[in-house]
Amino acid sequence: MSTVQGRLRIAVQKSGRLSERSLDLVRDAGLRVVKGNNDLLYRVENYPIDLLRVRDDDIPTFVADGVCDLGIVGENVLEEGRNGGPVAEVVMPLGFGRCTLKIAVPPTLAYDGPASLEGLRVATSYPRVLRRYLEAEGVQADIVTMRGAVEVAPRLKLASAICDLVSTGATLEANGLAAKETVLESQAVLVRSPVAPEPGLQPLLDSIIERMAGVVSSQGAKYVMLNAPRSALDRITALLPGAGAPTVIPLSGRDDAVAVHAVCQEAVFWETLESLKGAGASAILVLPIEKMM
Ligand SMILES: Nc1ncnc2c1ncn2[C@@H]1O[C@H](COP(=O)(O)OP(=O)(O)OP(=O)(O)O)[C@@H](O)[C@H]1O
Ligand SMILES: O=P(O)(O)OC[C@H]1O[C@H](OP(=O)(O)OP(=O)(O)O)[C@H](O)[C@@H]1O
Ligand SMILES: [Mg+2]
Repeated sequence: MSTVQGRLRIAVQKSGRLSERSLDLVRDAGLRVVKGNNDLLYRVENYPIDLLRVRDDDIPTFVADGVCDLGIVGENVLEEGRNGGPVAEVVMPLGFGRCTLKIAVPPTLAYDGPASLEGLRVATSYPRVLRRYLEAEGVQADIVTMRGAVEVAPRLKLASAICDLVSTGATLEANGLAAKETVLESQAVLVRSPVAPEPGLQPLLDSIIERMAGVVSSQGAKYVMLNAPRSALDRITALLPGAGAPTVIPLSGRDDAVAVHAVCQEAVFWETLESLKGAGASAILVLPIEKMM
């Protein structure tokens, strides 16, 4: 019952920090998304797939229950959704939506580790994750659940400390709070349902997952081509960031030099090119990779 009328469903955030990147991933995996009149459901025109556009908080349940076969959601939301029931299984991290759930305190609180929170009130939108963290630290504190604007809680004397998402730290700074503990590192993940799709749709599901894995692993990857003196080949190969064994090709009419082609999994910076040049490389080309499998 994971699909209705023989279609796969992918749950994505309707509107928020993950929406655009989630749609990009779906499109990069070759799914042509058509926005119809129905705001809740986008159709994919070239495969029997629908995108269900919902609040991110609902995605773990939809996927765990088999209402959707796949979902894209932050690990923070997935962890908060754990309630002992069926769980959406993490397929892979997606490399975007990175943030950290942190405990932060105002300067008026003398803080010396999690034990300082004993007996205090801590405001958060992630009560379950925080509860587990405090339990693991052996700290008893009152948790005040807030849907948003958690950072104002200390100023309003609603709580002595907060536990909220941080990425740049600008919001904490604007509210005069200092981050103290990391409760959870998070990024967007692809999740799949423990409920199997209709038998006929399993190959499509597998192929979408494989394509998405290809999209994620090609992100930031570059194809580097250069010419190298044979004598400097080892040194130059060692300078290529995140490259496996490169392809070495003879250059016609030149015994002393070869062409080197390599897929670099890590960012190729100008500094890397300068080092390569310094080691004797020439005609260096860095090309984007569109697809990888
Ligand atoms: N400051 C941030 N930087 C980077 N990623 C973030 C940041 N804040 C949140 N995220 C990630 O993006 C996800 C979605 O954030 P958003 O603020 O859009 O959620 P929301 O307001 O709960 O949306 P919804 O209306 O879908 O419930 C978060 O659950 C988290 O994984
Ligand atoms: O460290 P920063 O870069 O400042 O980001 C942190 C802020 O981002 C998130 O809120 P968001 O902006 O998504 O608003 P919301 O709380 O209304 O969801 C989070 O709840 C913090 O308030
Ligand atoms: Mg939400």
